Amino acid sequence: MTQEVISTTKLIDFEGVSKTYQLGNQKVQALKGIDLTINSGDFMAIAGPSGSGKSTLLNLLALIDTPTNGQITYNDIDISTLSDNQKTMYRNKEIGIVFQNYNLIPVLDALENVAFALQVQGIPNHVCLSRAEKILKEVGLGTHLHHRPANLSGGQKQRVAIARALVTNPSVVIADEPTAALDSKTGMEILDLMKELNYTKHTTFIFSTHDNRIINSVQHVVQIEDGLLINQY
Ligand SMILES: Nc1ncnc2c1ncn2[C@@H]1O[C@H](COP(=O)(O)OP(=O)(O)OP(=O)(O)O)[C@@H](O)[C@H]1O
Repeated sequence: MTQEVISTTKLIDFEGVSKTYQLGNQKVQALKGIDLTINSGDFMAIAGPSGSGKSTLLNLLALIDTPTNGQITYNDIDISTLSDNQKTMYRNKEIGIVFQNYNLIPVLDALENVAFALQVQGIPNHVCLSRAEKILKEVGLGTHLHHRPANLSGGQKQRVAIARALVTNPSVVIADEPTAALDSKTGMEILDLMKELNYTKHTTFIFSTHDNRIINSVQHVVQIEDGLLINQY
């Protein structure tokens, strides 16, 4: 059983963050003035009904999208002051992203998929491969290094995706419904794996979920509804 990390240092701050999408000649207000602080080492879920704004919030947290209004700071850096290139560099270095449908490259095996996240940073190939192998062993896939995604189960693919997100040693991992495509037993195993990595590596984990079992076993929950933060505990 892993213990929880007590988080204290402020990592991410949202101040009055709104996001409005333009849909034809209609405006969709997906987020309406979100104030949120996330501490380093946190293990938290963003919960809310379909269409409440969870993915929009995760895309802003992952620096994939920019807010319409408000300020986002990471380690006291105001993200709006960064150029697109600086933002990409910051994201590659500090943020690991886990997608619901894994987003693995089908023609690459598990080792190559994970190593790829380092190769794009220009790190020498032998270093990429040895770091990828180490993290795959840590997520329990030491015997599946040379399996391609088609030859892995859903839970194993998600482990590869988590290894790929962690291999760059980011300060935060952001995951959009990381257990949604998995049966409930495998989903809980993935949750336990993320908890263990949060504890051993002190990586901050932020994920969206609909799953009550997950909501009941995280450190913090942020509930959003209709683009508003309605509760956090
Ligand atoms: N690119 C877009 N263009 C226009 N409207 C969008 C876009 N993306 C999201 N929306 C709208 O913004 C609102 C919030 O969507 P979002 O995907 O963030 O919700 P969600 O809570 O993640 O939903 P789900 O749980 O179903 O994935 C919804 O009304 C959605 O239709």
